[in-house]
Amino acid sequence: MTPPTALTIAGSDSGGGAGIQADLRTFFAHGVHGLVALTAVTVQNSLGVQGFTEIPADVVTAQIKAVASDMGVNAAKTGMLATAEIIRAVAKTLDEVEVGPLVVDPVAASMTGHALLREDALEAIRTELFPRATLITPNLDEVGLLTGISVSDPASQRAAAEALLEFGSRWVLVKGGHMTGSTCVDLLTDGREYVSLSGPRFETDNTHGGGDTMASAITSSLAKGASVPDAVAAGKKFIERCVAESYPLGAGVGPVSPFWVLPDRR
Ligand SMILES: Nc1ncnc2c1ncn2[C@@H]1O[C@H](COP(=O)(O)OP(=O)(O)OP(=O)(O)O)[C@@H](O)[C@H]1O
Ligand SMILES: Cc1ncc(CO)c(N)n1
Repeated sequence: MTPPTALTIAGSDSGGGAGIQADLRTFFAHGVHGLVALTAVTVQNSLGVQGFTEIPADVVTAQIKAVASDMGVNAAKTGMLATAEIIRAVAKTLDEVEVGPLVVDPVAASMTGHALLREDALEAIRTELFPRATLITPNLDEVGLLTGISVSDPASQRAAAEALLEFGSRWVLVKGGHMTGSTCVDLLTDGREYVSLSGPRFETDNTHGGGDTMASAITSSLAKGASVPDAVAAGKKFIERCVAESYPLGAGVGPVSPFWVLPDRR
């Protein structure tokens, strides 16, 4: 039987733990066929991002059109988009083809603080992509850059979510991975419904690719027809296991792992 399809519009991580590599292994773990529009090639390992080069915007557009016109896209997500030109091209293309629900992960920097967007491109994500998004999934650094709000507790997390909704997405998920405490609390809202997703914080430094894995897990469930609250709840459970089973690789930050879905890992 042909599985559902999900499209990732994102960059490559040579270290294999984030970017399209995280997306494809997450789609695979969900039994979803992954489609790719590559936006950039990063030179990256567990210690950080050494540099990147972007793909020409017309090639990004052509990749999206090629798969959408022939194979069909049940849901899509954006990750690293690199430049304002690529963001504008993606936004225009998404108006011309059918991709189902759209998850926009406003990736601005790697977890080691290296920029993955040129200059003011985050502003282009806000104005061009957020109004087209079913769901946006910023982490706390991105929330700060987008709203100026520094999230430190449930009240400021809610205020930030409400400020982000003003930018035009249907739903907002403010991820709490960067807060401190024994729990990791993410807040999902569409302005009417407020869902607080709380889980244990696992003691590990190996969280590379966590945001990408969370967003692509949500996209996988949306591709299968789940509602946004159900997809996010399933994504939260999925990423928890991936963080719990993350592994060291290289001298720096190791990746979260979806290998726990496999029946036999010897
Ligand atoms: N140590 C942890 N234990 C359990 N869950 C975690 C942990 N760190 C992050 N998470 C969860 O993982 C998901 C990703 O959150 P986070 O805020 O870290 O995203 P991110 O910063 O975009 O990820 P990345 O590390 O890829 O940049 C969230 O659901 C968050 O609650
Ligand atoms: C290519 C790429 N996309 C996203 C991230 C953020 O995790 C990263 N480190 N690298």
